[in-house]
Amino acid sequence: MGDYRVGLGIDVHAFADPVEGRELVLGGVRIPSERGLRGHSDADVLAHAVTDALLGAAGLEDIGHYFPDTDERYRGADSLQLLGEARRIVGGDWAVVNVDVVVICERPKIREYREKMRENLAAALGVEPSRVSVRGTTSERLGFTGRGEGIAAQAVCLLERIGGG
Ligand SMILES: Nc1ccn([C@@H]2O[C@H](COP(=O)(O)O)[C@@H](O)[C@H]2O)c(=O)n1
Ligand SMILES: C[C@@]1(CO)OP(=O)(O)OP(=O)(O)OC[C@H]1O
Repeated sequence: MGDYRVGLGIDVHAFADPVEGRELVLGGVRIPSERGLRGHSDADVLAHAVTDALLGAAGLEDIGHYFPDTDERYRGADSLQLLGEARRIVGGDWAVVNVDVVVICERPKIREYREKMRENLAAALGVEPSRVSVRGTTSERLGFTGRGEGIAAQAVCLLERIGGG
């Protein structure tokens, strides 16, 4: 049997006040919205969850270890680029089998953007889009996502060892 490892990534970002003028970026897609998410980077909560799932599957440190929010290099950073960098850190001994990510928010409706998000994430990971799945769900107006205070994302990533070991 092959050597397979699964990783889980969870992230949450609060919505910024509209006056802060933040863009809403999810899965590398700039989504028209009155409010963006607050963060040191571009606050792409979806990309962050995928990055932590990838790093977790490889048994590495978490996203904040490699890209600290105290480092000015990551102010406003493109989180898809950070995902690509995380993929390089994981290295060529591991192949990405698949990624599945769920975004929890009332708005925006993820299904309108999911194909482009899949393409963006797949390109950063160096895999075909068919290996990446993106979905949205509401929390039925319950909790902080339901009140529109922020967006949460949960991702899983499966890796297969193809070298080293
Ligand atoms: N942010 C979201 C939320 C939901 N969707 C789509 O709507 C369907 C129903 O959502 P429920 O939370 O009411 O079950 C869901 O399956 C998605 O197709 C979405 O795209 N983005
Ligand atoms: C990528 C980073 C870089 O500052 O993004 P942030 O916007 O700070 O987002 P968070 O999910 O709180 O932590 C991850 C950070 O490493």
